[in-house]
This record gives sequence, C-alpha cells and structure tokens, in this order.
Amino acid sequence: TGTTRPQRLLRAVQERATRGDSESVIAAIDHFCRHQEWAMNVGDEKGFILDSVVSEVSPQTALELGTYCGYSTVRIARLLPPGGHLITLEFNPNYAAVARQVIAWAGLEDMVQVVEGASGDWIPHLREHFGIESFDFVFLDHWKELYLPDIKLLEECGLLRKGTVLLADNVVCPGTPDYLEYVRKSQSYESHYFGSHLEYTRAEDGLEKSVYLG
Ligand SMILES: Cc1cc(C(=O)N2CCN(C)CC2)sc1-c1cc(O)c2nc[nH]c(=O)c2c1
Ligand SMILES: [Mg+2]
Repeated sequence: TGTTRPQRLLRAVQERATRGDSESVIAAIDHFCRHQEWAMNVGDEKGFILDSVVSEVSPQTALELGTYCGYSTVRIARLLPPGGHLITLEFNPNYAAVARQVIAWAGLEDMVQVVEGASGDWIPHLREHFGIESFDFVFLDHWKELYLPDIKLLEECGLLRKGTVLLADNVVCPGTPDYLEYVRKSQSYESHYFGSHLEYTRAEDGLEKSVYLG
C-alpha cells in the first residue's frame, strides 16, 4: 500500500503552499515535480503559454479535458474573469479526489466543477447538466487518442462557437499526430503551434492553439 504520487503531490501542496494563494500552490507543485518526483502537469514553461492564451480569451465558459492533480485547473481558474466558470473532466477517481483538494487549497473551488467520468460519455450531456450554451475555451490534456474524437464530438454537440479557442498539450510528446493533421488541414480551424518542452525536462513538446471558425 503506501501513498500514490498524486497523494504525495497533494501533501507537498498542503505543507508548502498557503491556503487561498493559488500562486503558492502552483509553485509548490512545480517544486515537487522538479526536486522530488516528475509528474505529468503541464508545468511552468508550457503553463506560461497556457496563462497567456487564457488571459487573451478571458473565458466565461471553459472546459478542461484531463484534470490529473488540478495543476492546470488552478492555472486556468486563477485567470478567469468575474462570472467565469471552468468544468474539468477526469476519468480517474483517485486523480479527481486529489484535484478537488488541490483546487480547494488554492481557494478556487467556487469557479471550478470537477466531473468524474469519460470525456466521451460526458460531452453530450454538458449542455443539459450544466446549462452550458457553448465553450469560449477548451484545454485538451487527457489522452492523446481522445483529442480528435472529442473535438469532433464537441463540434457535433454544438458546444463550439465561432471563435472558440482550443489549446492542446503534448502535441509532440507523447504526440497527437491525427489531431494535429485534422486541425491544421480543416477549413474550420485556424491553428498555431507554440514550441516548448515537456514539463520539467529538456525534451521537445508544445501546445497547439486552434480557433474554431464555425
Ligand atoms: C506519462 C508521460 C511520460 C512522458 C515522458 O516522455 N517521459 C520521459 C521523461 N521523464 C522524465 C518523464 C516521462 S510524457 C508523459 C505525459 C505528459 C503529459 O503532459 C500528459 N498529459 C496528459 N495526459 C498524459 O497521458 C500525459 C503524459
Ligand atoms: Mg499534458
């Protein structure tokens, strides 16, 4: 038995970060991942790019696919405008349980809804369940095989509108070739690649920003 890596990450947050201070929660997780144990958070370098896109969009409605421990959830939620709301989908209940506590430690629980389950199961029900008309911003960070089917599902469910901004993590490492080909070739998207590095490493990775044109 013993603790899991997400549980050890949560303990590092509770020991090092100040309750209600989202910057200190982000710093505590980055410290843990750099000096204790690598973990698959978007990280500080790609996180800075995520911050700039979220700030530019200033979304009232945001969707995150893949919560993990809530690191990017906190990065996004801390930048939402008044009235803004973030729904984050997580398949793994153990990850979701840790994420809820990390988000609460950052004092952002009122702007975030952590939803447990498979993205493909939940996306068709987001409108009726959460009263969402469409999303202003979507962060894809769950599983490389699901990026493409899930944005097609979002399109089909009418959850994207002209100007919706999609930002995808790990398009180089682990890599999402089918997703990249689709958003870069489709007339319905305007895409741009932000080169960076895999979190806490020197390996190449990056974020793909795609604006839905309708
Ligand atoms: C699990 C994993 C291992 C990686 C790697 O190349 N490694 C070599 C270098 N060492 C240090 C770490 C391990 S990259 C990666 C990863 C990274 C993300 O940001 C992810 N985001 C969402 N969903 C994922 O499944 C996801 C996986
Ligand atoms: Mg990732």
